[in-house]
Amino acid sequence: MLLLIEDLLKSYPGPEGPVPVLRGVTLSLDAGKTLALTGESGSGKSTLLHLVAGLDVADGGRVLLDGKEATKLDDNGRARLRRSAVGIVFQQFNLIPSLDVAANIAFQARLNGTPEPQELSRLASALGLESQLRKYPEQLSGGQQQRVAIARALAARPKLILADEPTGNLDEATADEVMEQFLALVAETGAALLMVTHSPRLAARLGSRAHLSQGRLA
Ligand SMILES: Nc1ncnc2c1ncn2[C@@H]1O[C@H](COP(=O)(O)OP(=O)(O)OP(=O)(O)O)[C@@H](O)[C@H]1O
Repeated sequence: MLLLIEDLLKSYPGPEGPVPVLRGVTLSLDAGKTLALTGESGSGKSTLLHLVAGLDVADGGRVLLDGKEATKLDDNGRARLRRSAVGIVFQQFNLIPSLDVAANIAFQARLNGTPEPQELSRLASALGLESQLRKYPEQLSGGQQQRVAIARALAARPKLILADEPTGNLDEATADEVMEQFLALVAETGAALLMVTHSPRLAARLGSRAHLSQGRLA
């Protein structure tokens, strides 16, 4: 098992005390499998992804990722685990403005070691980015920026990709095209995928589906 989440609890502070968002979430994902996470706006989907990524800390429960208990690690340990095992593709592309496209794509892979040049150019070409490599993020369209974010996540060869409405900021035609490329590349690399989506049509394309409601999964 690549990812095991057990009885995860998370509250946020509210004016009248803590407001529970996750009330005991349990979930597992095997290596190479894909899972769609659905749920109403505000149900806690992004919160769950952030906890899995180790970007935030749960109030209780466990996250086991790639054999390591992420919930027992300190900030540095979680950052190391995230860097080595997780690729993140969120709605905000989070590219580094001072780096060109080629350097953005290589960024996470470089933190983990030496990125393979063939792998970088294969990804750039699969995503139609060959002619954009010397441009800077601000010179790209939204769709192109999201393709760079996808290439960056995949270039580090993560075992798990976390995607939060990855095409949510794009127009419908571009979103469809980028999603096709994204899913094809995920399948090709054999990474597992946990993807938040509002779209039942997209959710149906993934291997399984979990629905977050009232702080629990169904
Ligand atoms: N940092 C925070 N501080 C306080 N409350 C927060 C914080 N982050 C999220 N929340 C609250 O927690 C709940 C879950 O938010 P979250 O973003 O996880 O939901 P979501 O299911 O991803 O929503 P959406 O589909 O609209 O993106 C919401 O009520 C939100 O207002």
